[in-house]
Amino acid sequence: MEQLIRRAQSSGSLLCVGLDPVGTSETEVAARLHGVVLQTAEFAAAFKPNLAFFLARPDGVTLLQRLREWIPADVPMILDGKFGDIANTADRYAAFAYDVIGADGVTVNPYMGDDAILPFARPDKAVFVLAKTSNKPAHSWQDEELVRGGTVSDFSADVVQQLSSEHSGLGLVVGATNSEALAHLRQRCPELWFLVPGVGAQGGDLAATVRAGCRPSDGLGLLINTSRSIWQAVDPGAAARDLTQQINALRTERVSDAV
Ligand SMILES: O=c1ccn([C@@H]2O[C@H](COP(=O)(O)O)[C@@H](O)[C@H]2O)c(=O)[nH]1
Repeated sequence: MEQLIRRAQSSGSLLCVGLDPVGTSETEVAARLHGVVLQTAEFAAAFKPNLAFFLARPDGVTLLQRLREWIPADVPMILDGKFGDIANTADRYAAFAYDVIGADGVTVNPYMGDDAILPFARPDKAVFVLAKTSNKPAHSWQDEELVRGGTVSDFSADVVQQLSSEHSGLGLVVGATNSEALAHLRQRCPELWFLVPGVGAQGGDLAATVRAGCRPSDGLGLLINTSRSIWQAVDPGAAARDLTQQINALRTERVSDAV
């Protein structure tokens, strides 16, 4: 998380460039992937490859390892695997993500409990735990009210908040498609970093996202991901630059409103 904060500050960006490579030819996909990294790196607070898009290719693991080499060392790479299994299996997923691929962070599905999360917690790694996801049907599970009070997504956020007093580097995944839920979780967890997918192809409102999720104290705390709208752009560098500028204008407003 410290690496992420340093990078967000040095790049002046909260943009997370999502990498969900599609295409039929392995050579062309690798070249496009490399090109997107080269063109967007200066605007990227982080990159987020989604594991599924690599596993679906014949040499996906090798491509992920090459990707880590293409991404500049000071830019964190978050492997979006939504891992979630019992502790000894989670430990193997962590070894894959960190030691085999060289990822600096991961996403984790907390459904199985704390032992699905904690094997990923290492002092120098970021772990983003699903709290409120961006997909439309998410509400039918995550908005369920619990007997103890609060919703399932509140529970996930509370557990992560509690665990973060003992384990560094924990954050939440909160979608950009429901800015009320984002504002609610920001109030509940004022300091945690949120990885926020859903801007772009999924229609999340960028301005509402920054207003709801950015920490007013320092203008940080959010990593705003977009994948298809950069991958499919004619000029990925220009798309990343434009988004970064829009995010920065909005977060400046957010911080000055709070003063
Ligand atoms: O709640 C979530 C969690 C993860 N994702 C992932 O983020 C990207 C979004 O891609 P777009 O093309 O910008 O829609 C993708 O890898 C998802 O699996 C998410 O969308 N929502």
